[in-house]
Amino acid sequence: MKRTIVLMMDSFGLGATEDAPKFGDTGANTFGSIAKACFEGRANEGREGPLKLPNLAKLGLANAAFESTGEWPAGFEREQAPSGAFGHAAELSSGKDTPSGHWEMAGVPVLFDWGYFEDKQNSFPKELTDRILERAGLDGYLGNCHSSGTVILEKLGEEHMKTGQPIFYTSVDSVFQIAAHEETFGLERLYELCAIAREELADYNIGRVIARPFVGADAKSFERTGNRKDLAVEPPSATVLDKLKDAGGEVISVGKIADIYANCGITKAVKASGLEKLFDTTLEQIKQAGDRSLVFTNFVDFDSHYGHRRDVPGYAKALEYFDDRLPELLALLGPEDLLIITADHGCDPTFPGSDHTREHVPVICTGAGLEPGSLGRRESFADMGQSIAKHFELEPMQYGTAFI
Ligand SMILES: O=P(O)(O)O[C@H]1O[C@H](CO)[C@@H](O)[C@H]1O
Ligand SMILES: [Mn+2]
Ligand SMILES: [Mn+2]
Repeated sequence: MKRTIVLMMDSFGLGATEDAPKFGDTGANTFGSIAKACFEGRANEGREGPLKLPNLAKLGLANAAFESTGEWPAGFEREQAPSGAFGHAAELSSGKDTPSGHWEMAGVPVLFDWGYFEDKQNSFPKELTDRILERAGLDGYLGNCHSSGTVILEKLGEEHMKTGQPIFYTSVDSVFQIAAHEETFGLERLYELCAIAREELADYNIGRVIARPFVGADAKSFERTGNRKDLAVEPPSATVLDKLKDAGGEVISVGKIADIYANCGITKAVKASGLEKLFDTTLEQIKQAGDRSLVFTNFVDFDSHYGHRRDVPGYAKALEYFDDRLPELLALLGPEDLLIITADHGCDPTFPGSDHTREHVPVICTGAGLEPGSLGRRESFADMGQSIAKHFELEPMQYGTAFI
């Protein structure tokens, strides 16, 4: 029985890429910065001491980080007998966003430039927002700026509840985000508004419209819910998910994978929210998955709860939780199964601002007869897609070099 399991640790970068200066991300290092803060006793809320990731380290995570940056993450040393094949991958895609990272990993780098709303204030063209408001029957909106999604709720959430006007905001990513209260505005109404925005953005080349529902009574208690929904455009060509589906295989999405690929190449989508539920659901799906199936999970919390929030102890604790549960997953793998643990971009929680960081991503693999040891630097995340294609004996992808 041949299966592939992909664990996408959203935003878990392994250090700045060569082209990071172009993105203003010189020196960013998600893993390294978290390890350093933990080692120096600066991440002791809800956890303590140096970062402990014994299972990922055994697979070769720290070795891969060393190859990426030339430095050992604080508190980690060389794993002399790694059990996994490990490497680090640079990104070919023009952006450092979630769809680009995911699609490239699946063999389709984004070589065109996305549209962006570059102005930090008055970010959206009036003709665009006018059309959205008119079609949605709304008399106005709030925001119209770059912001962190939690900061903007503190600033504008109460006014939103009073006026009924949705909050439109963006970031350095190619996104149009709409925050609205689940109860006072309504979740379905928010989804409908996002669908309208998705249509109206057709000519703007924007990667995603994101619904950002929240609950709570006031600025102090607002919380975003698991009902976030990403409306992505379709990948520019067939990913390895499409190829596997077309060849009769199963592609099982856990969490927001289906959204990120705009449902292309997905045969089953299982929703789950929170690290624990995402992990539980992944294990359940692996237990049920048959021959020629891909179980693909996005662990979004690393990014949305900790990376963007610049929450170092939170990120460290989440990593330790993930690591702690890995043996349960490893125990479910058969001899022909391939496990890939990777990320889609960085989001160094010690870096200025609240945006993603251009970094190498880990390529940590085991199974499918892979020899333990270094896979070195990979020129593209697409090497993973190419390897998955080879594993399932599909037609080769246009991009990427297989490592199996
Ligand atoms: O700050 P929040 O709302 O989490 O938004 C972040 O999440 C979006 C999608 O990853 C990015 O564009 C970034 O703005
Ligand atoms: Mn992401
Ligand atoms: Mn993000």
